[in-house]
Amino acid sequence: MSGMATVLDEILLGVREDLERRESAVPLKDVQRRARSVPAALDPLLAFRGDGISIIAEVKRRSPSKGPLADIPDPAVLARAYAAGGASAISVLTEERRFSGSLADLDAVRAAVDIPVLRKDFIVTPYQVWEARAHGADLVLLMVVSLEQAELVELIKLSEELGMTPLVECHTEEEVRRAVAADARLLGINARDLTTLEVDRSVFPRLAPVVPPGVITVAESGVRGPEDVAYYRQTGADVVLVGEALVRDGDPRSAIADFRAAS
Ligand SMILES: O=P(O)(O)OC[C@@H](O)[C@@H](O)c1c[nH]c2ccccc12
Repeated sequence: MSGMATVLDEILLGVREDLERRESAVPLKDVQRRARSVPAALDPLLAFRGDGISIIAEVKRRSPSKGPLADIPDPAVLARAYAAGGASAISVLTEERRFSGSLADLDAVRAAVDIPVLRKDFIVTPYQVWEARAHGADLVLLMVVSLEQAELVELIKLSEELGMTPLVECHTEEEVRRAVAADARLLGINARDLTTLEVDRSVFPRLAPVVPPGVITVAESGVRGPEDVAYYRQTGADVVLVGEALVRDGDPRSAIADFRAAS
């Protein structure tokens, strides 16, 4: 793969360009002022530790692997259906170019529900963590694959200082070790390899034994229905993060209820 730009490399180039544009439009100090004026972040860990599987339901319009998934004219309506179905938290894609997400979607979901909300993006700088808080996020995604260890440690620390819970995403055993070394308390294991976009559901059961007890695990990607939720639960997941299957379902509220009943 040396010399070959992966999908992830291309996404990150676009993310950095968009970030530069926002940073010159809205200086960090303005984002920080707004972050300090919004209500305190909610703690999702209590719900995630409860009996039974917890579901993080995602607002996702499109993806690089599948193209358009759903129109989602009003993310607030979808978010309310997720919450009514019993989701423990809602993930909102804010990456614009490949996922057609936005910070406006995050604002709409934040205003619509009172359960924790995750900013799902390719976060590589402190500015984006401040932005997440300024837009009311309670959790932020940090992907180990796109960060140096020192950056990972710094961004975890900043997220926690702002009262948020970082979801530290891994896809390999080496990444799990780095997440644990950086003191991640909520560790995501993504079935999708973001360099190739391939989904492999056996990644979760392979990596889960490397995660120390006490660290909460989130199985991410590739859930098609209740049987996949049950599979992740049986292999040790505390939480399952579901996007495509929910945004494509005509009745997301009962779909979530079915996912929770399956485990
Ligand atoms: O739509 P799915 O297969 O249910 O996957 C959801 C979620 O795991 C996926 O959107 C995701 C996991 N990690 C990411 C990092 C960036 C963007 C997206 C993601």
